[in-house]
Amino acid sequence: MKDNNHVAITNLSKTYKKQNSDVLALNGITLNVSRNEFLCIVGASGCGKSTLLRILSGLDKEYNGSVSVGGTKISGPGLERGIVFQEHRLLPWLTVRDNIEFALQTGTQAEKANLIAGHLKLVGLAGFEKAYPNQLSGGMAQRVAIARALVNRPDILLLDEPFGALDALTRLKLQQQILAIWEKEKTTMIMVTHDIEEAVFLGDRVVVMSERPGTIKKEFEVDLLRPRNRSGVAFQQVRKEIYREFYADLM
Ligand SMILES: Nc1ncnc2c1ncn2[C@@H]1O[C@H](COP(=O)(O)OP(=O)(O)OP(=O)(O)O)[C@@H](O)[C@H]1O
Repeated sequence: MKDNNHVAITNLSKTYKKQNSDVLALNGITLNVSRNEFLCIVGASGCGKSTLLRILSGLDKEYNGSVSVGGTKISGPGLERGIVFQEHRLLPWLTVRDNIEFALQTGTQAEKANLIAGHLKLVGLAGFEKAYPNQLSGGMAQRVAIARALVNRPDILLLDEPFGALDALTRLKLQQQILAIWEKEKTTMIMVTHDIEEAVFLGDRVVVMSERPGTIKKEFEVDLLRPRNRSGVAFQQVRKEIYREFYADLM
């Protein structure tokens, strides 16, 4: 059965309290995400995208409105939600294996070893267990971060500009890889990106946020079969529509 409200955000607002003035970062966000959906969120710098992901991850609990997963209000970080940031955030003094094990919450040593090996294979890094983060390229380190975020088998993967710091070619490769993982694991994906083409390539739906205070400006269904052809007419048409919406305030 399709679960249209796997993630349900209703009238979410967030104000950062500052000494002299408060910053209204999000205002009246209402958004539902279906189970297994790949949702992309685009918006100008400072519009509150990371704030929204932090609230979904449970790292930020100070907000107004309601945010729930599977009908349960989010009250803090949970194993059913994994998160990947723009920087890999691996611990430099631990090997790849130990970085992933550090995140693993349950299991015997043998089960953990199996899970770690399985997830490294999933991200195409089988055999790199003993490497240290400084022996990996940026793309490889980010793949370890993805493996680490998936190792507790979350229902939802939150991705905060995960490919933003990578070169163009690595970025294209990791886009293919995250799609393959999504198709295999059926994880609900919520990805923030600055890159409209990336959003159209990956998303079932692309949400455009307004400038601060962040609101949902417009949603676009991306009704294109995968694998998507970036230079195809239909792809370019969707990209242009989103681009127009994205830059409407600036033109
Ligand atoms: N801890 C904080 N204290 C005060 N203000 C904050 C804090 N974190 C974020 N903000 C402000 O809230 C707004 C939204 O920030 P946020 O990082 O969520 O935006 P963003 O859309 O992710 O930006 P970017 O695309 O540049 O990463 C910004 O104006 C930012 O300055």
